[in-house]
Amino acid sequence: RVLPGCRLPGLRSSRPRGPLGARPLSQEKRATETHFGFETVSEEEKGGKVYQVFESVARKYDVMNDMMSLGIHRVWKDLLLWKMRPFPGTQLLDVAGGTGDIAFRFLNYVQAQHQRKEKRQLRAQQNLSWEEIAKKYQNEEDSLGGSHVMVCDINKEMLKIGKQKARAQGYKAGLAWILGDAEELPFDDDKFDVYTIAFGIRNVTHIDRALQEAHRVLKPGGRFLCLEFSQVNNPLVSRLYDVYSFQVIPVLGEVIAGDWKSYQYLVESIRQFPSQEEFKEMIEDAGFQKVTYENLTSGIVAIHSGFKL
Ligand SMILES: COc1cc(O)cc(C/C=C(\C)CC/C=C(\C)CC/C=C(\C)CC/C=C(\C)CC/C=C(\C)CC/C=C(\C)CC/C=C(\C)CC/C=C(\C)CC/C=C(\C)CCC=C(C)C)c1O
Ligand SMILES: C[S@@+](CC[C@H](N)C(=O)[O-])C[C@H]1O[C@@H](n2cnc3c(N)ncnc32)[C@H](O)[C@@H]1O
Repeated sequence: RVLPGCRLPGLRSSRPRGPLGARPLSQEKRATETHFGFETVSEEEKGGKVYQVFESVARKYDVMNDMMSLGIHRVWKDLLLWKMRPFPGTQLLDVAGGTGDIAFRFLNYVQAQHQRKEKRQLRAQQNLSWEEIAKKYQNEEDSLGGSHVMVCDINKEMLKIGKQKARAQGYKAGLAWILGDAEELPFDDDKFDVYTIAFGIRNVTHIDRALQEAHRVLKPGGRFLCLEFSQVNNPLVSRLYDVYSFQVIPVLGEVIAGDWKSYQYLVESIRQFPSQEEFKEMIEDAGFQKVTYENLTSGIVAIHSGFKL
């Protein structure tokens, strides 16, 4: 097993130890190293560097995603929601939720679902007055059937843009924004029905701690869902993908966001992330059961799912 959050070659817990079982000093020191893209940094440094990346890209984040992916990221996020199939009253925690894409999709989904249910009920009770019908549609909280989403992110700038988007697009009820670290969530145990993390876990220093926290805050029976870049399983797509990632993405980052480095970090961090099978094992190690994954777009991204049973 690889050390928490660390995939550097040679940094395994089974490494040879010095006399009396203690690790030689140089190894102890190296054991706190991790990666930031292709760069080797100390674990203490990584969080700050990741913070700077998202502070820097926050304003251009949404436009960059549409440009870089030609809108495909929207389809991947929709698929995450369709996989979740939230029920009326679902309490969702969206960690590393950034500018709110998953939260807004969740609210749209539960609202549409609730409206369909209301319509069915109204058809069944045709003798309701117009006032009674209007009342049913007036209460915003009611229109979500009790569902609620909390967006939790470590970055103030990303949350700021998310809140602005929510105001502009009219999302208010059933939505809260919380500043917090995936590795140390500011929530009690057994609180949520679903935990999502989309394009977030790759940036976390200790992935195993984040997974343990996900397990802790979910109710028994709750579901973990992760949308993340993964390993491409088609050699031709893989070649094109590499060219596009390394030759095009940083250029787009520079031209659109004036930020080559952050977009170089993006493509490098994708290469450092565990494969579908390795990540599945990590999720199981955190205590989740019935862990599965589904590849999207030839494995460019994957959705992992697990249950706290
Ligand atoms: C700082 O950290 C971050 C910043 C962010 O803004 C976002 C994130 C997190 C990410 C998201 C929220 C998701 C949205 C962002 C992305 C998808 C960007 C990352 C992109 C890649 C890693 C590359 C792969 C991209 C895609 C599969 C999306 C679709 C793109 C295309 C089909 C490319 C089309 C482009 C052109 C035709 C322009 C010309 C390109 C060339 C001359 C280079 C040669 C390339 C090709 C011939 C095509 C490339 C082909 C592929 C990529 C394979 C596609 C295969 C299939 C669709 C089957 C964050 O952490
Ligand atoms: C690529 S964005 C994803 C945003 C959103 N989930 C989406 O799909 O568009 C990654 C997010 O992870 C957040 N993040 C990075 N490390 C984190 C941590 N330790 N705890 C919480 N959020 C973190 C960043 O601030 C950023 O907003």
